[in-house]
Amino acid sequence: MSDLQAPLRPKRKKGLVDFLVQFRWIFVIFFVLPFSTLYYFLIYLGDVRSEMKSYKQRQKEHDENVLKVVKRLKQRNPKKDGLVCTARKPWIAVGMRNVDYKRARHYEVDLSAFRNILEIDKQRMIARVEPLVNMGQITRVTVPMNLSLAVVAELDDLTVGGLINGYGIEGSSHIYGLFSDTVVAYEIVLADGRVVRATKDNEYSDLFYAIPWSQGTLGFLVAAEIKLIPVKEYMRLTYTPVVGNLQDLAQGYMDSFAPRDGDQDNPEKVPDFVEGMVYSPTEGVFMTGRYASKEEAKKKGNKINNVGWWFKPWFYQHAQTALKKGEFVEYIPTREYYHRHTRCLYWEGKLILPFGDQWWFRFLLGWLMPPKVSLLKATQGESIRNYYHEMHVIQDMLVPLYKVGDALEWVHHEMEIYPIWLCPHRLFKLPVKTMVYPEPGFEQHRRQGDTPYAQMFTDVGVYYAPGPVLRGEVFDGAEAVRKLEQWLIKNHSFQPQYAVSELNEKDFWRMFDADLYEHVRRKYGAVGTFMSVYYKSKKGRKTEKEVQEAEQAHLETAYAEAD
Ligand SMILES: NC(=O)C1=CN([C@@H]2O[C@H](COP(=O)(O)OP(=O)(O)OC[C@H]3O[C@@H](n4cnc5c(N)ncnc54)[C@H](OP(=O)(O)O)[C@@H]3O)[C@@H](O)[C@H]2O)C=CC1
Ligand SMILES: C=C(/C=C/[C@@H](C)[C@H]1CC[C@H]2C3=CC=C4C[C@@H](O)CC[C@]4(C)[C@H]3CC[C@]12C)C(C)C
Repeated sequence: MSDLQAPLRPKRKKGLVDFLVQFRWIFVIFFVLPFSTLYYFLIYLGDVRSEMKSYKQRQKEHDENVLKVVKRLKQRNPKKDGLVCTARKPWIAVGMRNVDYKRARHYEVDLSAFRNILEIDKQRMIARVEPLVNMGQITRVTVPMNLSLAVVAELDDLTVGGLINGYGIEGSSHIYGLFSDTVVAYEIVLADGRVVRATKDNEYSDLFYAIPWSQGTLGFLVAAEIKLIPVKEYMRLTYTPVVGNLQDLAQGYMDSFAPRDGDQDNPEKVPDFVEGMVYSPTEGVFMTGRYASKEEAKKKGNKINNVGWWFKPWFYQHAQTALKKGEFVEYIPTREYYHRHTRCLYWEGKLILPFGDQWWFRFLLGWLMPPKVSLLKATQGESIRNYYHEMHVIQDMLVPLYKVGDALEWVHHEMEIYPIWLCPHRLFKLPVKTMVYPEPGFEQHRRQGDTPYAQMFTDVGVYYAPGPVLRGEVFDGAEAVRKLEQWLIKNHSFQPQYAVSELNEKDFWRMFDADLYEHVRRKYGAVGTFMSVYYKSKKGRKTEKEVQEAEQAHLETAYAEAD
């Protein structure tokens, strides 16, 4: 892109909702934060209760709960009841979309009891967990054992079920891929009530490969076996500042974890963790982490930083100091490192609580942070929700690594949002073409980060108020997302479905590959029972006519299949 200048835009008149957003902190401090703390505490007690049960007891309850799911599915009358989804309330889910399908006719199946860790198998290095186990809960159990899921998403509240049926990513994804790539087996309840265990090489391997990104539209996940890795007590983190234009920053980022000689599987050359933060069109800080023992961390001269303590500076601001003081290294306790973005919701916390990063607030009330996303969603009302769709961007662009520079330039031109989060992840070449897949023939180019078996991608995370909005200028959020989606389609890139999407059905299936998904939906009887993934991702309140059409379309397909 040659012209990096962002377009000039006219000024916008502020309305009531601008003030609601600006002064939301009052409500957040007096209501959301105290209730969030209480809510977190109750969840914590639930986790403790779960951990007090023997594994045998948890398995017994699991079997009983699976039977309840089967029974509920069998009770459904397809002629009268709506299409099936989980009973999880729209406001509880972490994602940004409005979950409109749960606000229209649907048939709910309650999975809320599935919140136990069923087994930590140190021999097989597998954690068998139920879908509502969340990231905070699992790291609390595994990290003290010097074990961890291979990919731990940063926000405590993200659930195994959501990360598998949607997508999940973390700074270790340049080695292990997306969250679902670390799963070795799924236990699924199919539309007809059969309970199957799908692995990559058993008779249900097609189902196994189709589950990620399917949004719970093939069956209900009731347990997953997930790969564990050995970890140490600390993360030795190096913060490297880079200055230059956006293409220079992209190159600096690539060089931080992808050796130019292509030796991508060499642990000497490739760090355990990577993350990049682009703070402006000319400044970025790239962080690389390696696990370190407590003996190493506590050696004289080493700096230990407990970033998880409530009074500590917010992580993204702390990282930014590398731009002033130059490269530095410190040791962070592993679990605190995993959840480093939880306390300030990346940098979204700054807009919700503008002084939340000040030292006096952190010391006095920092322990109440973060506001629970679900309580923010439950109390935001329609106007603030729409404001976030129209005047704010929360999107991820999953782009091939070599296109990161172009993506950064595009975001600058269209949205001017900073900071931008960069997190690499592999897309593996699988025996079948899944909904997201590497570029055909990528192996021939031998680009930085690629291996013969996986193409390196990057999540370009674009979350914040765009420059024009901060300057009080006109901005059309829906149009910006529409353009972003077209850019993604043109550049073999993907948009996670937790975000608000403007895609029409045709474009949705230009972005994602439909073949395996459609095949598996028909083969396992999901058509006519579960909603389709596009119906779930589609933005906007569903009219009765649309709901009827969706139900009818499914029924017609199902009957045609049966005939
Ligand atoms: N670091 C990261 O990786 C981050 C990821 N995210 C995204 O946030 C999203 C929200 O997470 P979360 O609140 O945990 O999940 P959600 O409750 O939003 O679930 C996401 C989707 O998965 C489906 N699903 C969840 N559990 C099951 C199950 N047991 N069986 C079948 N389908 C299921 C849901 O179906 P239904 O609609 O029927 O409930 C929904 O379509 C994730 O999808 C993730 O991609 C967000 C922030 C960070
Ligand atoms: C995808 C990633 C991280 C994303 C987070 C930054 C966002 C995920 C969900 C977002 C939010 C949900 C609902 C909200 C309610 C609103 O009233 C305010 C905003 C927000 C709290 C919003 C903030 C950003 C998220 C937490 C990974 C891959 C980095």
